[in-house]
Amino acid sequence: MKIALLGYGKMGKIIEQIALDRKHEIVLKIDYTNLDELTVDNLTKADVAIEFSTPDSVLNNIRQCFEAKVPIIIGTTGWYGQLQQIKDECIKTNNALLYASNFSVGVNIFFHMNQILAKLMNRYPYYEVQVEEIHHVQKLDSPSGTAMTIAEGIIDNLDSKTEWVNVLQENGDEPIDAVKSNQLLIESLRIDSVPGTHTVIYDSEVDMIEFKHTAHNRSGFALGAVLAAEWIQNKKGFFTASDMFNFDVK
Ligand SMILES: NC(=O)C1=CN([C@@H]2O[C@H](COP(=O)(O)OP(=O)(O)OC[C@H]3O[C@@H](n4cnc5c(N)ncnc54)[C@H](O)[C@@H]3O)[C@@H](O)[C@H]2O)C=CC1
Ligand SMILES: O=C(O)C1=N[C@H](C(=O)O)C[C@H](O)C1
Repeated sequence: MKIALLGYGKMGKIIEQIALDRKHEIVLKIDYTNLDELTVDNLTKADVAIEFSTPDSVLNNIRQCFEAKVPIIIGTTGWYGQLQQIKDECIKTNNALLYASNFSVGVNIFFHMNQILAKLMNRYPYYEVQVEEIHHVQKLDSPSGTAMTIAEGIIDNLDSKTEWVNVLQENGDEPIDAVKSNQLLIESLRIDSVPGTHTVIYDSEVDMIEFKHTAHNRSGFALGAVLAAEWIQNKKGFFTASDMFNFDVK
């Protein structure tokens, strides 16, 4: 497969290595130094584009891929307010797009279990739930896309929560004002070079349940993105990671 890498930072470089190991070819690499090379002509040389750039760049990059009719895999977070608009454009133009807030197998298993746990916790209303995410200090967006997906999984399944609110404690400073009982708190911390840690906490007066995923490095995210690029070949439509992973245990 011929791959265009849109974004060649921490993730782009690991994706390149994994793609080469899996016998793919990198035909285009874009970062902030060569944006003039991101043209429809250059994109059409690729079978697929893998996009890990910045929240400010991603929408333009998606539209360039739509114009070039190149399937696109999106790892970039911080743009989900535009998701419905991009979905409509993807379908209208008969393109192929797969996005995921987190491409690692472990986190996608976590997403699945998080929904089951939230449904179960309806029976035990004396537990208060919150989500905590920890990432490296270079991260541009908060809350993390992964934390948003976790929060949506809880809100969809736990009757007491209808919306999430976010607090970013960059320096471990003061927490938060009052959180309403229908609101799910997502606490974001930025510490050193942490690749990504997410915890769902159910706390009561007598005990605490902590459900946690810790990324040891970025390789799991990168492998998932390459698997998605392989998966989307010959498909049209708007997809997310759950279309690719199958966690049906029956
Ligand atoms: N979905 C997932 O599994 C994961 C998602 N991410 C997300 O991926 C994104 C990138 O993460 P990192 O690689 O850690 O960031 P990074 O800051 O190391 O790399 C970003 C890259 O984008 C480039 N860039 C800037 N403007 C661009 C443009 N207009 N077009 C193309 N490239 C451009 C920069 O030069 C840089 O090479 C972030 O939004 C992050 O949250 C990160 C890890 C996993
Ligand atoms: O910026 C990161 O590094 C990561 N971003 C994604 C997110 O926002 O959830 C995925 C992963 O946690 C790493």
